[in-house]
Amino acid sequence: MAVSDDPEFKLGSTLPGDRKDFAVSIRGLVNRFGTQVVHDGLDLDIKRGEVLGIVGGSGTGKSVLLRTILGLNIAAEGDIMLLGEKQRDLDEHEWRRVQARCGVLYQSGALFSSLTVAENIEAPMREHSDLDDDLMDQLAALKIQLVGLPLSAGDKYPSQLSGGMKKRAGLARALSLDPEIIFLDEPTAGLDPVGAADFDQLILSLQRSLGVTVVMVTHDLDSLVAICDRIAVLLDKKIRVGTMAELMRDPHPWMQEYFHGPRARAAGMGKTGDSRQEANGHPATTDHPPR
Ligand SMILES: Nc1ncnc2c1ncn2[C@@H]1O[C@H](COP(=O)(O)OP(=O)(O)OP(=O)(O)O)[C@@H](O)[C@H]1O
Repeated sequence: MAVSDDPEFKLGSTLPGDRKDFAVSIRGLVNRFGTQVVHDGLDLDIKRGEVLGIVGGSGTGKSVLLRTILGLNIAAEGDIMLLGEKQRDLDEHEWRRVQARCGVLYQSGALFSSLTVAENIEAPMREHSDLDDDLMDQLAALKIQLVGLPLSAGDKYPSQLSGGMKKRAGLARALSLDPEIIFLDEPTAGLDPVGAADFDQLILSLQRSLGVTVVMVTHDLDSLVAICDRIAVLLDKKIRVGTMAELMRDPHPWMQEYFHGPRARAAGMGKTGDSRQEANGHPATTDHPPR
């Protein structure tokens, strides 16, 4: 019997273990705006050190989920644990300290236009630490190099940067406080195929060298194939999580269309599943076609 015919076939959204050990652990999340219910009893565990891609149709609540995890959107119901800390147990000040352990890269880069790149990177340091100016300058230079920008980019204003450079500068700012987890909202949107592939590799190499957890909302199937350990799919107001190979076996029509449709085949999904698994020691049987 094919796995997809198996009535027992299920994709877990939660994992066994102590919830405090996860980077993110969510139970029973409900988000609604007026009469519109966006999430309805959503559960999700994100392992420390993994790269998790979040996908789903337009309006399924990917951005709302990120905002809720970060405490920027207050859920109607549910229990959210971020880096082992329960949101509802903490006061505003304590929660801000948890937020400071997270880096966020917004789709547009969201840099302050009136500040140079170095000043943008230093802004979170000024807010959350009492480092002296020299040390902040040195740390900003380090982050600039870490994301593959030339040191000279530090003195430039966002308007003087290309789209790809802005993304890298935004990533450098997200790394400002040496976060344990980074949230990326559509990191490769607006980049050309080569720039997007380069950015994927940058994220992957940062994850490997820093051990940071990466949570990435994306519509980019190539990114999913190239760098994600697991994928979370927002569907029917809940979430299904698995490796690419597991999700490809999910019989739900949306999953079949998404993971077996023409765009998926173009991204090399149809043949196998998991190129990232190759990096984790499992054999991969796919090539990476150009975007
Ligand atoms: N502050 C808000 N007030 C009212 N409705 C909201 C608010 N924020 C989000 N929504 C609604 O919640 C739904 C989910 O929005 P969200 O931006 O999370 O979707 P998404 O999955 O990120 O979509 P896309 O892929 O198109 O960016 C949408 O219908 C949106 O209009």
